[in-house]
Amino acid sequence: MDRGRGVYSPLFETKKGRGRLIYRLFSISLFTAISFIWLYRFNHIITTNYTQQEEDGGKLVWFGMLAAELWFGFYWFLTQAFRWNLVFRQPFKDRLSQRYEHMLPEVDIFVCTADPEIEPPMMVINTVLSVMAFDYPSEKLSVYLSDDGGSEITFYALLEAATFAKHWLPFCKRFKVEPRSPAAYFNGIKDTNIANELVAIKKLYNEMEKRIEDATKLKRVPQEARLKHKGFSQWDSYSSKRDHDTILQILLHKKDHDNSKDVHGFMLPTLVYLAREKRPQYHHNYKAGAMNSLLRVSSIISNGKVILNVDCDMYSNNSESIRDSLCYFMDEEKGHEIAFVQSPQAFENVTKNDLYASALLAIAEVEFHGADGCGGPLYIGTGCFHKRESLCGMKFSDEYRHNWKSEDNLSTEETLHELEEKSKGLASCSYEENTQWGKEMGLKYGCPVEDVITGLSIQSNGWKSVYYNPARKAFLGVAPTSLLQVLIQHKRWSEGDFQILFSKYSPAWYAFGKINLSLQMGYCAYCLWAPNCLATLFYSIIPSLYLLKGIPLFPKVTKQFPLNIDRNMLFCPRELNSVGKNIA
Ligand SMILES: O=c1ccn([C@@H]2O[C@H](COP(=O)(O)OP(=O)(O)O[C@H]3O[C@H](CO)[C@@H](O)[C@H](O)[C@H]3O)[C@@H](O)[C@H]2O)c(=O)[nH]1
Ligand SMILES: [Mn+2]
Repeated sequence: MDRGRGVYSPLFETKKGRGRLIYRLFSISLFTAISFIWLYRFNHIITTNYTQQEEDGGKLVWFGMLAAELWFGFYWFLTQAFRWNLVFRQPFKDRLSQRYEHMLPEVDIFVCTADPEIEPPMMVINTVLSVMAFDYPSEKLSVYLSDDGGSEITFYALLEAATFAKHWLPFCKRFKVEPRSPAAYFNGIKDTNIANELVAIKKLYNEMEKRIEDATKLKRVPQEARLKHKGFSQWDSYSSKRDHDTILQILLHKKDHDNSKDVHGFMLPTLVYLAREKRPQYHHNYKAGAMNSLLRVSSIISNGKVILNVDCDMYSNNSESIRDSLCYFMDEEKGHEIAFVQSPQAFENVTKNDLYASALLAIAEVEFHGADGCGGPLYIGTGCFHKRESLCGMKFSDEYRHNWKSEDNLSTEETLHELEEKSKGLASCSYEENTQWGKEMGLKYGCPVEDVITGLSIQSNGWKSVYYNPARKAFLGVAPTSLLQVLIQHKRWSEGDFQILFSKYSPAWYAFGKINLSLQMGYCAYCLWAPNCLATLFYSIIPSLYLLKGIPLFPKVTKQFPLNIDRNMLFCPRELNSVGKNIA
């Protein structure tokens, strides 16, 4: 196929952020101010004649202040990488449909869940239903639920969802429903002219909800359901969440066409339940382990060329997101170099005051656009579309061109049962022994933020990524709401990012020469988030204590210090975030 721009108009455009010049001037002025602070501190240390009494603590504290200010200045400098050059993307779905509607690729969707108590089965299946109902040819869509909790209740809920999907998907498509998570849709509905149909579908949903909630409360699957579906027998050999065989059930599949059609006789997406094998003597590697099992299992069931990964608490809020992301992947000129398309983590439960800044606004609305301008955003684990090849470890080469034509190398002879049995082997604990899985292939092991380190290694393999952040968010999730939850999450993220700095894939050295210097700097800023707390603690505690003792550590604004700048504002990254956001 001819890839020249002369032949095709692009499938997406990239625009530079407005107000760049103003931001850059602002940033330079800030740097000048920071330099003055350094100068003042140096000057004071060199020129002051300390008396013995002052030397006991006074000199030391000035050195401490200097160290903190040098650190803040350096850290601030790193953060500028993701503020300097913001870009905004716009896909053209109509062009995609015109050119490629008949050769759209297969897409595999991985939904991860791990604990039926923290992640209620009703929430999980709402996410599953929302992604099954994407505006995309159903025969090209496969949805996999990975259940690291190995819970019978979650399996039961998924069975119920498979039945409900037979009504829900045609309903969504007929009335162009948005969003397609039933719970979110029913919650947000106001006036409607489809009253009868709505009442009918809502009734089905409520009945299903009641059955699932009852089973969740009783922690027991109804006997009737158990007898009806052979899948439950797989729990016969189950000893605990940490010790069981692979449980795999293909619930909907074109090979089982009579059971896999909706109420109007159209084929539904493939739907698979997977609880990979767990044994106490094998490390399960958390979500990374689950994702790698999914990568292998899906490769023989559907082998989608594009993979979407969502956490179970993050439903699809826009039924066209697959098409959006394909505009990036399938663009004739630039598509071949793009490995993943990341959507922001947006949340539906943030309160107005957002006390703990759970909305991550500075990251989503500023920094990731800046990262995109440096070669691509980080992979943040959910709401991300990947090319299977790059996720599986393939290195980018300039000659590489993706063949989007479906070359179906999946076995057509096998029965569904044979396919299930074969797939189970791929999700066994021992499968990865002496292989590159978790190292060079798939998601990386050994890091609490498996997503960030995996994204970095993909970018170091030569690939680019894209950040797509439209006004209507592609996915909506649940943000932590209590202080404890926020602290746990931030501890994990900051620890994980810090670990990356010293890992094999450190952005400081491994990535050198492989990714843009500015992208490297941006990664380093995230990786240094944890140690930043030391300087912050020092800076926020010591000056106040010294003030109480009557010893000033800052110049008097009018006399010695030439600029009237609030120093706390200078060194407070959050303030900068909001300034940056306003300017962007
Ligand atoms: O052994 C495990 C542990 C977790 N999960 C799933 O992984 C996802 C993320 O875990 P969670 O505990 O919710 O972590 P968060 O801090 O909310 O997750 C963010 O941060 C993680 C690490 O950076 C990313 O993997 C996530 O995608 C991102 O949403 C959830 O769907 C879990 O069900 C598993 O499948 N298996
Ligand atoms: Mn989560």
